[in-house]
Amino acid sequence: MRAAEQAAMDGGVSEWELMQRAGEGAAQWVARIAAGRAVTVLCGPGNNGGDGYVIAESLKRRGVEVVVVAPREPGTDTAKTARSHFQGEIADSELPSSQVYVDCLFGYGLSRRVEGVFAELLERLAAVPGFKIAIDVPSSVASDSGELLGPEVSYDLTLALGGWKLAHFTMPAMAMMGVKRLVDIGLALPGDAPRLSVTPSISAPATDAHKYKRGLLAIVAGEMPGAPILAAEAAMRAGAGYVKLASEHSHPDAPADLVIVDGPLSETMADDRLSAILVGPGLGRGDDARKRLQIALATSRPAIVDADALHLLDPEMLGQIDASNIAVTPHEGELTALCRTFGIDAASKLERARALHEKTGMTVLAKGPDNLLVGASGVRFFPTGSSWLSTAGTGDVLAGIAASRLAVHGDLFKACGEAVWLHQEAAHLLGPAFTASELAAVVSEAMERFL
Ligand SMILES: NC(=O)C1=CN([C@@H]2O[C@H](COP(=O)(O)OP(=O)(O)OC[C@H]3O[C@@H](n4cnc5c(N)ncnc54)[C@H](OP(=O)(O)O)[C@@H]3O)[C@@H](O)[C@H]2O)[C@@H](O)CC1
Ligand SMILES: [K+]
Repeated sequence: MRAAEQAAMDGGVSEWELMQRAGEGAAQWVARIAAGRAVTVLCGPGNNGGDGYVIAESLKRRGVEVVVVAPREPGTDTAKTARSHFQGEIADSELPSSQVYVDCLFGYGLSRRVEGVFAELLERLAAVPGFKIAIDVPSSVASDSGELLGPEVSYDLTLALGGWKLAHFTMPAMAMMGVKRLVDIGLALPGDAPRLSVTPSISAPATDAHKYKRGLLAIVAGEMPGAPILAAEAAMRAGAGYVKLASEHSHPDAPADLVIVDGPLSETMADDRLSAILVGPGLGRGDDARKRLQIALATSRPAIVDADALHLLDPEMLGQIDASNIAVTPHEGELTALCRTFGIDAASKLERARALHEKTGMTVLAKGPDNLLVGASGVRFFPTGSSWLSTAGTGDVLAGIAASRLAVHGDLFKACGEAVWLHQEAAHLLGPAFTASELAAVVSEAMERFL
């Protein structure tokens, strides 16, 4: 953001002009939401506070009753200019009772824990009823990491100025933000900046399609039979023409349309019609599991590696194969384990996922409420999905979808992105408290949204 703002200023747009665009753009939202009700604007000492004075003055011009609370005088030149244009009432620390609150204490300049008078104000804001709007980011979150540096306030709306910050799609910050909207202030973001994933577009099979052309996916099963079946149920509904389960177990409950191959894994993997592989769900972590993983990866087919397999991957194993053919789909704990194995010592989820991609060449889908994809096409965040996905087995479903999409087109980055969207849409269709097999069962219905 700082680079984009600097580029705009180098191009002749002053910081004051940018602040006016930001403040006016935000004030339009606030005025509509206030709809005649009184508004309190909390202004901090930096340019986030400056935005607050612009918002307050704009609201006043529109006839809205507005009070500014500012515990400190503005410290930057541009915020001082904004302050000098505001003609209304300013209180120094008492939070008046109001129906709409606009929080402009700190934006991306927050550099340490919020304490003293600012922390007290945020605690009071957390406790009062009313509609709460965070300007740019909630004032107690670090915009680059999503870390919480002060009192937790639950906002109804967060207005990002000029571009999304990492915190908008990273836990724990994103959970506080309510609805998120972007206010355009005419900035051009650099091409390699992390981006929000755009809704994918999925094609129906071509007219001359047959099962192999649509993609043959092999799922490598292991010690625990349930998880790979769940992944297969999802994969069969996510586009692949043919899903095979390579397993040495009997699966009396497997669906009749799932082909189970019980011969030696190396023979199953030798099929040159294989388009993609999924390995990990239910694999186990013993010597046999390790051997099966090695055989699967030795095929050099594009692969989704998940669950148990993430605890078996190591630099030696990756050294023998082309790791750019692999996407890993770790949750928080698995990402930590991978970072330990590959000697990565980074703090935030983004830094860890990025370092893992850079060090190994693997595509990394760091899943969770704040899904994050890092790979050949850069970094993607995803809109917030259903929190009901936090149930056992949904990770196997996600892996099955990703592997199925991979079998269709062979693009790891695209397959992982599509999988997140399909998974969330399937959850959305089910509403509350579903099971993982119910989730797998509606993946084809979810696909309808993206065709
Ligand atoms: N630049 C642009 O073109 C545009 C920027 N825009 C807006 O500017 C925002 C960024 O503004 P910013 O960089 O001035 O930082 P901001 O978030 O207001 O806070 C920094 C101030 O707080 C202080 N401070 C920090 N931590 C503290 C703490 N824990 N407890 C107490 N004090 C603390 C710090 O002072 P310090 O004591 O560290 O010297 C400094 O005074 C951005 O989010 C967007 O809203 C838009 O107008 C569009 C155009
Ligand atoms: K803020």
